Amino acid sequence: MAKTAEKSASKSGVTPMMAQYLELKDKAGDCLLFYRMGDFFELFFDDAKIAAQVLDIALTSRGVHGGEPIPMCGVPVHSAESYLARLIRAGCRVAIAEQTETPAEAKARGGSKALVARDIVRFVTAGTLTEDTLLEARRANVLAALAPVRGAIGIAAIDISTGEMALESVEPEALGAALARIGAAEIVAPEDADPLPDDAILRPAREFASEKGEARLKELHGVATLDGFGSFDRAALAAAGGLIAYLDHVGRGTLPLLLPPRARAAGHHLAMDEATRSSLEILVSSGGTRKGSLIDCVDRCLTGAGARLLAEDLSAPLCDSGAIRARLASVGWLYAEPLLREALRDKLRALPDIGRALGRIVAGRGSPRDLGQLRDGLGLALSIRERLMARAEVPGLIEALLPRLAGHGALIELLTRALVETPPTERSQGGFVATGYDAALDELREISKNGRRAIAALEAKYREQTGIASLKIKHNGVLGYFIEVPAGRADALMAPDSGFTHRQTMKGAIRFNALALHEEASRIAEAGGRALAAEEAHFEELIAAADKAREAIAATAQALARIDVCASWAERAGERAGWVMPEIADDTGLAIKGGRHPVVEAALAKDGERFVANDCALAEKSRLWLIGGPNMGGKSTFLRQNALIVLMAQAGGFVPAEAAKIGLVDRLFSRVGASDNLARGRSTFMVEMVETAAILSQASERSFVILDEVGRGTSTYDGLALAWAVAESVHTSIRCRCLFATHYHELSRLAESCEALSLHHVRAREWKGDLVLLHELAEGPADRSYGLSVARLAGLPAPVIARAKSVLAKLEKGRAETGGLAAGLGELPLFAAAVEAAEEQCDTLRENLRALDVDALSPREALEMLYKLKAEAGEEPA
Ligand SMILES: Nc1ncnc2c1ncn2[C@@H]1O[C@H](COP(=O)(O)OP(=O)(O)OP(=O)(O)O)[C@@H](O)[C@H]1O
Repeated sequence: MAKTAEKSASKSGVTPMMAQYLELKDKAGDCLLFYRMGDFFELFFDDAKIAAQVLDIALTSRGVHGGEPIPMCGVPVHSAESYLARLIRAGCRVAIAEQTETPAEAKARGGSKALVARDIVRFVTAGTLTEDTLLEARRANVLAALAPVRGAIGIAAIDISTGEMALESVEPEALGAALARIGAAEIVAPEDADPLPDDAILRPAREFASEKGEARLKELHGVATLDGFGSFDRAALAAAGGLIAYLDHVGRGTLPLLLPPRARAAGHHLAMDEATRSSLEILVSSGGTRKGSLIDCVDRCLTGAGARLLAEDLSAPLCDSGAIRARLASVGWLYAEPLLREALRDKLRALPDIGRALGRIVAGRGSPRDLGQLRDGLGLALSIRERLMARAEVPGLIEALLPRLAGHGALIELLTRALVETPPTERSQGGFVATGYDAALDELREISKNGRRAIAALEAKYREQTGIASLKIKHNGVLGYFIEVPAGRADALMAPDSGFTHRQTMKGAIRFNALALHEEASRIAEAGGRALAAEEAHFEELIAAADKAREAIAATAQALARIDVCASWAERAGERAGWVMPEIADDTGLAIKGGRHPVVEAALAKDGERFVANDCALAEKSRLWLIGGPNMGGKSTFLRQNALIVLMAQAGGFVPAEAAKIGLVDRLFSRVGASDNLARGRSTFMVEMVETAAILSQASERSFVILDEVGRGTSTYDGLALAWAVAESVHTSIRCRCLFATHYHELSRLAESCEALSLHHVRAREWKGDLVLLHELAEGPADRSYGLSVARLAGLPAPVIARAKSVLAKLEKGRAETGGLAAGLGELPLFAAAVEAAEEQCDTLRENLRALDVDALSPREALEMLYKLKAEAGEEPA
């Protein structure tokens, strides 16, 4: 690198350093280039401008290029991580160019003016982080690769901090929902991909080849076939190929930890689209933070890995009743055994994040501290296992995890012997290998210790010899050991035969050396150097030992996370009475007694208020509930709480209800509240309709749909008409379970024609002119609207309310006279009847056409027949 830069520099007239920089910048592409110069990473040109702005650091300039000063800024190497974290969070990617030789090596290679060789050693991107300081402990950090192959889109997703990798392939329409579930920090895709998510990083298409992907996976895991891991189609393998190629690129050939891939099959998980996820505020609240979300309310995990697994469970609840029941049985067991739970949680509390420590170790960025974490974590796993094994009966799921908690005896023993109790993160200073592990190392340390003692003795001797009481022997990185005396007392030492040699004159102090000190210092330095080398060699051995057990360690980490999640659900349920284990059924019912919204309930409890529990009972014969009632009455809350209860139950958790029996749901849809998506150029109404269209086209009989005020984003007539047709379609064509909140009283007439639709309302009362919202669900249609009362409650000025009242009186008079908005809807055939009528008409047309003998018709007869058919189809002849 240095040589080519020097050559090209001499040709183009730029300095060799700048030529080297430009060459590296070219390799870095659109990543910011961190260019190592001594103790700093420097950034130049536009990179400097971006970094200075994001990091709020000074932008200066250095030298000129093309006649212009070169903008520059820099960050100290020792604190680079915190700057990197901020840049990554701001959406930047960074290429790190390190010095790949020492200045001495450069000098030996190319003379005194030779430029130190540099190369990009790593790319730091949002999806490829492993450092503790750059990651959030409780959130997975996922990198995803997409590969469209023959009508399907392969998705490979990996959390490289733990090496967990999953492959799947989806229909193009389901891509958005899958990406919303995965929540990747970074997505890579082939440059010719279509469709392409915004912000995807484009890579050469050839990297996304399924054969290559398959071959790499086989090679990485040393297997002849991938069948043992699951079945993967071409698209999924192509995505895996693209993912691994990208990891090769960003790691510059050093691959991070990659565990055997899991196959994620469609249909195994409760499907939810992006709109449903965000409206249910599962992992992030509407404010964009974790606070106020479902996970924030239920997460009692004590480890980062547990919290990450819980997030995964909530993002992808199960559809397999056996697997759900297995999780529930474990939660139920820990719920019923508070003492055991507390004992386990005590251990979990102390558990380090061994999955991530392993990730760093395998990625070549491990530290002595990471090894210490493995030692402690694997030791705790063993003691958790012992605690569980002491029980006569352990639920199946946990029992199956037990073997994974053991099997590390030799590694724990090795790490325990080899490491000090609290090993440092920095290994270059040594001091992490325990005394007694290596006799030769102990001896070297002894030499250093004796040497330091000898130096202390020398100091006393020199004081006595010179009569200078303030004489000191000091040490620094440049001079090593030296003798320091105040300037005013230095004369005697300056004499040629004093036995001291002058080294440095400081303000107020003079520094000297002496033969005995020099000899002692050399002995210390040599022993120190050899000790460091010995520690380094031990470090490499220990890292290799851990690396060898990578899959078993990862399995232990995952087992501990599952135990943490089960204990977390049990703990959460134990905090407040009224959480139960849901019953999972195979029918299409939904029976929730005394259900509550966990987040709203917790928020109300903080203010000392009580949440009003409500029942929900959907079944084949009553599968659509139409819910009316005043604004602020609790309709949306009721809708969401039932969706959340389904989601929590299928994730394997307890639910906030007195009892819950849940017929497995295959897809959950929530259209709650309207919001503009101006960024995508969609108005409130458009968003509402797009989401409703998705529900109507994707929901099945096993789905659960909550619809909140469909149609409110447009004119009253259009809105009512759409709401009417949507409700009918859900009831008659889709036949799924549905809660439908609406302000249109007119919709209650649907009950006359839809046998499985029932009417409900949230209760309110007016008391002494004030509206009292009871938040209580009752049967039957809402008796009236309370819009004006709510408006008054909200503080709308009295004259405006009064005026609204008189307008309302007029409108209601008109309604009474004309039969209202829904007048005439009585004659409207049912949704299915309307479709059938249209189909019937088509059939008579088809019959007539079939009966026609075209060859026997004269041109005139043919023309007449055409007119006739057209008239039959409902259009007048022209
Ligand atoms: N069951 C309940 N118990 C106690 N308070 C509740 C309950 N349900 C809702 N609330 C309170 O009422 C507020 C309004 O509820 P929600 O948004 O569900 O009403 P809404 O009927 O959907 O209103 P709108 O028709 O205006 O959308 C909530 O923020 C909550 O504070």
